[in-house]
Amino acid sequence: MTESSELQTERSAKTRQILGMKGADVKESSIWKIRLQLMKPITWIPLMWGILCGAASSGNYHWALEDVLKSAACMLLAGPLLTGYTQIMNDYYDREIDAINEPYRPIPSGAIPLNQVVIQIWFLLLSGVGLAYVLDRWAGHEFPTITVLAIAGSFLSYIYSAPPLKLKQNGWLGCYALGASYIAIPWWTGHALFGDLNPTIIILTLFYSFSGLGIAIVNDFKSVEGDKALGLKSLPVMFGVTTAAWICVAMIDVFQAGVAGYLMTIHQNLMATLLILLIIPQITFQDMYFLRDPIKNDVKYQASAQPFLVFGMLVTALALGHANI
Ligand SMILES: C/C(=C\COP(=O)(O)OP(=O)(O)O)CCC[C@H](C)CCC[C@H](C)CCCC(C)C
Repeated sequence: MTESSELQTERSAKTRQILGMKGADVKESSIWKIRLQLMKPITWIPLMWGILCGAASSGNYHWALEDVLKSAACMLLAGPLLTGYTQIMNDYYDREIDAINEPYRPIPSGAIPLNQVVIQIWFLLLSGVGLAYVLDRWAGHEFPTITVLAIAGSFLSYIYSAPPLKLKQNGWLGCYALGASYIAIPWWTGHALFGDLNPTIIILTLFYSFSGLGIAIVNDFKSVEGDKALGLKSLPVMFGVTTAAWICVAMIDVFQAGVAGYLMTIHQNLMATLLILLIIPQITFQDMYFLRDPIKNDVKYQASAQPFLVFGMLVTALALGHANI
């Protein structure tokens, strides 16, 4: 390896560490960088996007300083605080499995003492619930909707990762919990911050979350052998790789198409058409990459198709806001 490519590899490993991605630098000794790595910043983005969608669907978001500050505070809640809490807690409860499968992670490698991890979990959780309460007061809520969502979301992430329930062990439940956490819960939070969270928004986003379930299944193909050995009932383990890949794409496409159908019923035909146009490239990438070899092409598929799914969420949110739902 030349000196410049060595330097490049080292830089990329450092960036991966800051973002909490695979292939991170393991030599780093700064406790703050390790704390950030444990919070996996790369995973904050979808939840922060969900807040934006909720704000848009409320139909009540204005480009004024106060609304910008409110939404930024809410993104801080959904991303660094509560997703950060979720990720570090997940690594805490997975430390024994990770010691076998991914021993270079900060907890199994001993880069951070366990008591420091526990302190960080509590700090993030309590700061998150505290900020949720501040947001409720700021929004003038009589009922503390955002605080309740923050507590319920934190509880969901606890039962997702921790025994005895450990929802992640069950393919359907674990993937739906992930789908709803990435689509419905942050959407409700953003919507509640600027408007009234109503049953239509709740049901529609829970329906949309089935597409998120499909996205969550994509991540299970890389670990079929390990999951089988550990008794984890992921969909590829239960149905085999090919059938699970078809279930996965069917969930992603059918539920987005269902949302487009709903937009038509509320006369948002332009936005419904836009949403359908955004599903077409996803189907194309499913055919080009994912269905041909889900194990090899999972990451390539996610990187190519995800942007179309997330823009579809925003299109839907804008349509709902416009229709005053
Ligand atoms: C830890 C999570 C996914 C990773 O799981 P896994 O163990 O399969 O993968 P790796 O170990 O290989 O990384 C995410 C779990 C999400 C959870 C079900 C719920 C999240 C709740 C939100 C953070 C709540 C936000 C509420 C807010 C917007 C008021």
